[in-house]
Amino acid sequence: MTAPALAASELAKSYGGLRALDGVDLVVEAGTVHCVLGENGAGKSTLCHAIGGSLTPDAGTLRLYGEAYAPRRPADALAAGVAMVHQHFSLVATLTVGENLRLLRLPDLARRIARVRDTYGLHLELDAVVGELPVGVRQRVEIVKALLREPRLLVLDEPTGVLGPAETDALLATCRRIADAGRAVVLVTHKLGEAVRAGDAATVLRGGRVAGGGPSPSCPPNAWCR
Ligand SMILES: Nc1ncnc2c1ncn2[C@@H]1O[C@H](COP(=O)(O)OP(=O)(O)OP(=O)(O)O)[C@@H](O)[C@H]1O
Repeated sequence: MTAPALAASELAKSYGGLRALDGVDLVVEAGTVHCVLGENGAGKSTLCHAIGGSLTPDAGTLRLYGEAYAPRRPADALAAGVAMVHQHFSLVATLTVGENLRLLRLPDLARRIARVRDTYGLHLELDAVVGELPVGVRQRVEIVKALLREPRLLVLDEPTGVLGPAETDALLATCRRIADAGRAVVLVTHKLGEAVRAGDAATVLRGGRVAGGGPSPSCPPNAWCR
């Protein structure tokens, strides 16, 4: 049996007396879109930060493709093949798209950009100034930026929060293509409909705990909640 792309076990993180994550288990299979669902404050972003190395959990373990994975910094996650797209944009607004991508200092950048475009249908205007782009296009640049590193696991923290319906459809289709290319996608959302449309599986968080989940969001949503 192949090891899952990501397996979190008993993850815990408190801020003072508040348990943002309280014993969270999560299994994300390679080649799938796994939705993490929950209302505001459920712990979704905290979980993303733990996966991405921008916070260290108080307890619990992570495994990546079967190997122990304990990122202490975002650079550790990147080195292990985990890319994050957080809610807040990381691009420099005054620079062009191309200049932003060059800041990554990746070898063979032009070839990587062409591969991401051809594989996922993500076209970019490299000469456009980021600050002048609509938010949906900026989001696309963020996703391309993450994909240029050819990650094994891509985590998207509420990427559709800033998008309209057409842009959301495009983003969900992109997630599908990424999964079909054999990578794993964690898609955080608080919209059940998105999870039903886009997810191969879902985990529902409530108050820092897993409140439900299942392998197939096409089953009745209530089946996710135990
Ligand atoms: N740095 C922090 N310091 C103190 N409390 C925090 C911190 N970050 C998050 N929290 C609290 O932890 C809980 C979980 O927050 P988190 O951001 O992980 O939830 P979320 O599900 O991502 O919510 P949202 O959809 O609003 O982003 C919330 O009660 C939040 O107020």
